[in-house]
Amino acid sequence: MKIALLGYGRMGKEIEKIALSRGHEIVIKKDVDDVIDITLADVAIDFSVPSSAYNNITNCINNNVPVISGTTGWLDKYEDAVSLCKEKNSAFIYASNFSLGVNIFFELNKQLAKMMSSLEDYNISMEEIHHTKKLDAPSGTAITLAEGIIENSSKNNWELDEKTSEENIPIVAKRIPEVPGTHTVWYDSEVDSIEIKHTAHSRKGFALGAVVAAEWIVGKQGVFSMKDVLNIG
Ligand SMILES: NC(=O)C1=CN([C@@H]2O[C@H](COP(=O)(O)OP(=O)(O)OC[C@H]3O[C@@H](n4cnc5c(N)ncnc54)[C@H](OP(=O)(O)O)[C@@H]3O)[C@@H](O)[C@H]2O)C=CC1
Ligand SMILES: O=C(O)C1=N[C@H](C(=O)O)C[C@H](O)C1
Repeated sequence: MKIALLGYGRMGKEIEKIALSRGHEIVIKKDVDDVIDITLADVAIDFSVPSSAYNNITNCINNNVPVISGTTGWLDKYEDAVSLCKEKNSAFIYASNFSLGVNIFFELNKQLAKMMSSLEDYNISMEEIHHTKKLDAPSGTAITLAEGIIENSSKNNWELDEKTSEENIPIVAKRIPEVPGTHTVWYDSEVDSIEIKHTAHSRKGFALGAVVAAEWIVGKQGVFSMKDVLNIG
């Protein structure tokens, strides 16, 4: 497969290694807002910055090049990208986290939220820890986890740092050098605590998931998720 890397930073470089090891070719590496001929690629993988993700994605959709995006922090425009993809009969996947482990963790989190939803003695809270270069907070993964809880409980929203309402899920975002990504959900009562936690040991799992998604999407039309790719949940 001919792959365009839209964003050639930490993730772009990790994806390149995995893509080459699986026999793919990198035909475009884009790191700035310059003009590229995206039609040279069979598929594009966007791990860029929040301010450029939407333009990268819509350029692919408008040119019927299937696109995988892992960039976080741009989701106010997600529904616009979905509408455009449907209008153009193109193909698109966004995932806040491409690793197999986190996608299993997402399902576990929803099941646990369902089980805890009627137990009023437990208070829920979340924490995400990432490296100090991360631009957005809370992480996209933490937002997906919070959305999974909201769907399956009486919670209404999430909030960063301070808990101002019983109906909200507080998320603490910590930044520590070199941490690839750690997410924890706690349920605390006076007598005990339940904790589920995912710890990424490196970026390899994210990168492998993105390449697997790129291999899967070629030849398809529509808007998909990692649940479709991994056939879980
Ligand atoms: N979904 C997932 O599984 C994961 C998602 N992420 C997300 O992926 C994104 C990238 O992470 P990471 O690789 O660590 O970040 P980096 O900062 O290392 O890489 C981002 C790259 O995008 C480049 N860039 C800037 N403008 C553009 C543009 N217009 N078009 C294309 N590229 C551009 C930057 O260049 P320059 O430095 O010159 O500005 C930089 O090289 C983040 O949003 C992060 O949260 C990260 C890991 C996993
Ligand atoms: O910026 C990162 O590094 C990561 N970003 C994603 C997120 O915001 O959840 C995924 C992963 O946790 C690493």
